[in-house]
Amino acid sequence: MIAPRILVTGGAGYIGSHTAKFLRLAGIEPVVYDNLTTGNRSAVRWGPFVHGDVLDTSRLIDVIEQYRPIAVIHFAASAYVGESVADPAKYYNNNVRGMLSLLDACRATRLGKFIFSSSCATYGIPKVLPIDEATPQQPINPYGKTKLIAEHMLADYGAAFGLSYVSLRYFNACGADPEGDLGEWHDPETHLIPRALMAAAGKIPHLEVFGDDYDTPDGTCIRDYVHVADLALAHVLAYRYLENGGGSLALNLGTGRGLSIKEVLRTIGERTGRAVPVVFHQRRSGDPPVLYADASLAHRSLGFLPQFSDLETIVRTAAPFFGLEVRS
Ligand SMILES: O=c1ccn([C@@H]2O[C@H](COP(=O)(O)OP(=O)(O)O[C@H]3OC[C@@H](O)[C@H](O)[C@H]3O)[C@@H](O)[C@H]2O)c(=O)[nH]1
Repeated sequence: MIAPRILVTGGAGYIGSHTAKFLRLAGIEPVVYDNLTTGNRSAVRWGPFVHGDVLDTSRLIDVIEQYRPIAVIHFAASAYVGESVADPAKYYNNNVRGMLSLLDACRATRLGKFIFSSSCATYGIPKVLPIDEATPQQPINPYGKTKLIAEHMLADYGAAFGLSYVSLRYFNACGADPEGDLGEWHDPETHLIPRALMAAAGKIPHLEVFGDDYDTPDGTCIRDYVHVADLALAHVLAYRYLENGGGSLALNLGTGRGLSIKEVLRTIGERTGRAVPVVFHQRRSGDPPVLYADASLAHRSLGFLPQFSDLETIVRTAAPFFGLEVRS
């Protein structure tokens, strides 16, 4: 029997490649469609690869007609908050026009199931914590705005053309494949945990900590760090949910637990035996002080329950990619 296929745009990227592996493990063939501007060809190992851009609607239509996927998972996007402030055109182009192009391709080919990579950045600075899906979405940077616009586009196309969808709002993705097949490769790398590991490994002189004067218990920002393998599995669960006739939804994917930067650095130091060299800097503009999810809706509707998102597992799986050994 031929395995069912899912089109995975951006499947050569960090969360996309992990998801492709989990799809394969679930008996689904991921057809990766990626322009390789930020993705890695070597991360495409679980199904066919098509080199293409999401802005190219006719090519998307050809690929969908060729492979006949039963659903699409859309990761392909630009995802640096700071860059989105400096170069909003890139974000409106890739994330909004890209979404429009893909939705038009789905409409033309009657591809009716869609899973979308959204972000906690769509919430901005929440007034109430934890953040549930009813929290007002008031993004404070162009990246978050483009993800929110794309969510609206998906909802409107869904209502008009009978497309069912799940928008997944990730909190802070981190960690690496528990079997060591895939890591986190961003260039440039801006995220806290990989940069802290780079500093611990001596690959950069130190980690800059952006602000220790926040109104939090230790003065540093608090985030909800969720392991990429837990996110990857959530996409498989989201597909199963749609396959079983589930209605369109937007869901938070986090752990419900907030960790401060200092807590993260302490665990990295303990696990690797190398203290992270740190220089305290002023706050980074646009950083909300505290973000953590109420992910109970994802638990109720998909059965989402993080298994890898404790900080020890995050560090243990990510550290080897930076040449660090981890104490058991
Ligand atoms: O070098 C660094 C990097 C980050 N940080 C801090 O660590 C915390 C986490 O920052 P990260 O850059 O890893 O992640 P962010 O919380 O900014 O956003 C992340 O999560 C939401 C996603 O949608 C975004 O794409 C992703 O960037 C912030 O408080 C940030 O200021 C540092 O102190 N130093």
